[in-house]
Amino acid sequence: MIPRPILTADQMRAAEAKAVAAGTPVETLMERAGAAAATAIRLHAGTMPCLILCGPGNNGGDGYVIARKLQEWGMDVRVAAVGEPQSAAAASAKAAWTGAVDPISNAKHAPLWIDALFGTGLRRPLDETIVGPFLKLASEARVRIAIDLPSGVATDTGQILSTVPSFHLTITFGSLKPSHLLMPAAQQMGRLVVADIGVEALSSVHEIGRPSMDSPSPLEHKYRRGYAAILAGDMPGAAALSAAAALHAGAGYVRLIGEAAGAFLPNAVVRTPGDPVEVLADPRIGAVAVGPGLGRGERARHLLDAALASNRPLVLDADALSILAEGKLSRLCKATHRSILTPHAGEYAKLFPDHEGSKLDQALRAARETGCVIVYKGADTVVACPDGRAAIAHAAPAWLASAGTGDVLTGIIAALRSTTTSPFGAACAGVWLHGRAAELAGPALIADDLIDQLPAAIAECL
Ligand SMILES: NC(=O)C1=CN([C@@H]2O[C@H](COP(=O)(O)OP(=O)(O)OC[C@H]3O[C@@H](n4cnc5c(N)ncnc54)[C@H](O)[C@@H]3O)[C@@H](O)[C@H]2O)[C@@H](O)CC1
Ligand SMILES: [K+]
Repeated sequence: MIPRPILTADQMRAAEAKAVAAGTPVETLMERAGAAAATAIRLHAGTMPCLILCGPGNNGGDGYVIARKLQEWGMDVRVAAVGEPQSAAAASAKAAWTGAVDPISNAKHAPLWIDALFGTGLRRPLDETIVGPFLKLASEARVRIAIDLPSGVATDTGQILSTVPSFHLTITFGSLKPSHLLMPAAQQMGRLVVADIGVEALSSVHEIGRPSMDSPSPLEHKYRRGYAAILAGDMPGAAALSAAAALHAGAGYVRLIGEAAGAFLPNAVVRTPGDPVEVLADPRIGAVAVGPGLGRGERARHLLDAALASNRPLVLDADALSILAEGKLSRLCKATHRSILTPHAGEYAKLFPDHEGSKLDQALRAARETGCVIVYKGADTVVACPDGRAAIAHAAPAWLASAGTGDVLTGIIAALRSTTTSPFGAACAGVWLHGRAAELAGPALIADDLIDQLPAAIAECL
C-alpha cells in the first residue's frame, strides 16, 4: 500500500494555486470536490433527508455543490448558511443551488447532517452564536459527515478550537491534513475518505501505511535475517518482552544480554549473562535495543555506555531516554549509525523540555536537533527523520495503553532495524506492525498478546 501524503493548510493552498496556474479554475476544483463528496455521502449514508451547513468560504462552496448534486439524485436536501459567500467560486456555487438557504439559527434538523461550514480556512474558534445551533443540529442527526475537516478543528495541529461533535465520516480533498491523524482532533473524524480532485499533493510527510515485507530467501541464514541484541537491566521482564517481540518480528537471532526473567522467555532467545562490552563487539549484530527495564543506577549507566560505545545501530527507549535526558543527548549526534529514539509524551518532555507546537513539528525538530529518528509515541504516533521526512500513524487501539507494550515496540523496531539501512523505514514499519498486532489481539490485550499476533500481522505484509 502506498502511504498517502499529508499536507498542511498552506501546502494545500499552494498545491491548489499551482493547479489553478496550470489552467484548472477554482470553480472546477470545487465542482470536483463537491461531486466526489456527494458520491461518498451517498455510498456511506444512502438517500435519507439531509441538512447541509454552508460557511462563507470555499468549504461552504463545496457544500452548495454537494446540495445540488444530491438534489439532482432525488434526495430531500435542505441548506442552512453562516454568512454570505466571500469568494467568487463559493458565490457561483451558491448561485447554482436553486433551493432555499436558511440562516443556521432557523435550520431544521435532518437525519443526515453535513458540515461544510469551515475547512482549511478556519482561523479561530466558532462564535458562540454558531456553536449552539451547530451542536444541537449535530446531536439531532443520525449520521454526521464532515467536508474536508470538522468545523472547529485546526488543520495543522490536531487542536480542537471549539467543541466539535464526533463524525461518522470525513471527506477530504487532495490529501490528508495533519489533524486527520493528530489527536485530539483525529478521534472526531470517523472514517476518512481522500477524494482526488486533480491537485498534485506532494509532501515529505505521509500516513503510516501497511509496509511491504519480504519472506526470507532460501539463501539466507539466521544472522543475515537480522541479529538483534537486547540489553537487560534491573527489570528483566521488560527486556524479555523486547527480545521475544524481536524474534516474532522476524529477527533471525536475538541475544538477551544480562540477567533475564527466564520463565517468560522463548527458548529461542540466546541468553548471555554478564558484561555486554565484549558481546556487542560482534560485527554481525544489526541492532542493539536498550532501555526497557534498564533502571537508572550505576549498572544501567554502564549498559547504556556500552551500547553507545558499540557503534551499532541503536534503538533507545524508556530508562535509556531518561538517562540521556540528563544532558547526554549530544552523545547521539556523534554515532556512526542513526539511532532510533522511542519516547512517549512523558519521556519526550524530559528530553526536549522547550519544544512547543504540534506533535509533528516537535518530532521533526527533535529529529533535526539529535540526528536521530524519533518515534514520538501515543495514540497518534509520529515518526520523524533528520532529513525532514515524517509519518503519522492512524490511531492504534486505546487498549495499547498498558504495561510493556512499549517494550514490545522497541523489540519489533530493533528486529526490523537489524536488517535494513533505513532507520526511518524500520521505525514506520514497526509502528504499523505494533498497531496491527493490537487490533488483532483485541480488547483487554496485554503486551504478551501483541507478540503472539506479530506473525499474523507480518503475514499481511508479505
Ligand atoms: N485546497 C483545494 O484544492 C480545494 C479546497 N476546497 C475547499 O476550500 C476550503 C478552504 O476554503 P477557504 O480557504 O475559503 O476556507 P474556509 O471555507 O474554511 O473558510 C474561510 C472563511 O471563513 C472565515 N472564517 C474563518 N474562521 C472563522 C470563524 N471561526 N468564524 C467565522 N468565520 C470564519 C474566513 O474569514 C473566510 O471567509 C477547503 O477546506 C475545501 O473544503 C475545494 O473547494 C476545492 C479545492
Ligand atoms: K467542514
